[in-house]
Amino acid sequence: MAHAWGYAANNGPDKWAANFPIADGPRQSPIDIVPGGASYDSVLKPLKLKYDPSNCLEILNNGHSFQVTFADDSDSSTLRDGPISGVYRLKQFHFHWGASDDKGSEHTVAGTKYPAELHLVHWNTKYPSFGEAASKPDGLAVVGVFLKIGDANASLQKVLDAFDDIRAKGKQSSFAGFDPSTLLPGCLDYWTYDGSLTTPPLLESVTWIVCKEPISVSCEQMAKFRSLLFSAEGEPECCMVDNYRPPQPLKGRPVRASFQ
Ligand SMILES: NS(=O)(=O)c1ccc(C(=O)N2CCN(Cc3ccccc3)C2)cc1
Ligand SMILES: [Zn+2]
Repeated sequence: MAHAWGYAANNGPDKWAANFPIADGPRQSPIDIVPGGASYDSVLKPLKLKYDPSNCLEILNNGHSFQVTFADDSDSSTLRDGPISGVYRLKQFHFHWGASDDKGSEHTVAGTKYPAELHLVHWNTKYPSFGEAASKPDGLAVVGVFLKIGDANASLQKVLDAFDDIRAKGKQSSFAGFDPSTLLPGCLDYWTYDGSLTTPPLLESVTWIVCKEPISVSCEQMAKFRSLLFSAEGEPECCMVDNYRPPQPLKGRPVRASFQ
């Protein structure tokens, strides 16, 4: 691919298969979640999320999204139970969003798109690192949370207030003491299925855990998301919007629900 991957017409999701053939694989993400097609599974446990704000390190613009990165050298910020076995450590969280409020999420619910989607990325501690885990079928677990237009979200605002330092690709700044559990909805009912990273290398290593209940975001806060740039300093400015992959074929995969 002449350009590195991205979300533009010449390097976006429809072009990724050329360099990443797994894009047409059997367990790709995201998907359209059809509630009527999901089966309640009483074996599924409640999610057990334990996050330590002192693990929060920095916020960075990686040219595809922004991410908040966590120290993952101990089990102090973890995901347990839910559909997974063992202990998964929080590595980072990031978002995907649209150019307008009618699109932006990666997963959809019966065809409904949300204006944005939060991803909390965890890796299985049965492997030595994120990099090792990322290539294993049970290596990663990502908790997805939809954002819905409504009241301003005070917790999210703490993240948005850091944007002035990371407007361009490659910019990063320290970001300490943030508790990502403040971004979770009150109800942790979820859908779960076996999937993949939604960005290249699209590795089929993710147990997806998508919360049914969205969190709120105001229109003004969505405008702040759209103030970030795909472009680096000194390059023509390109607003960071529509950084989402559309739903992929389910290919017979079961989608389970933790709720009736
Ligand atoms: N949208 S998503 O939640 O599916 C998601 C997207 C990206 C990532 C992520 O941290 N990386 C993707 C690959 N990248 C580089 C990499 C590093 C080690 C091994 C292999 C590759 C890191 C995690 C989750
Ligand atoms: Zn993501």
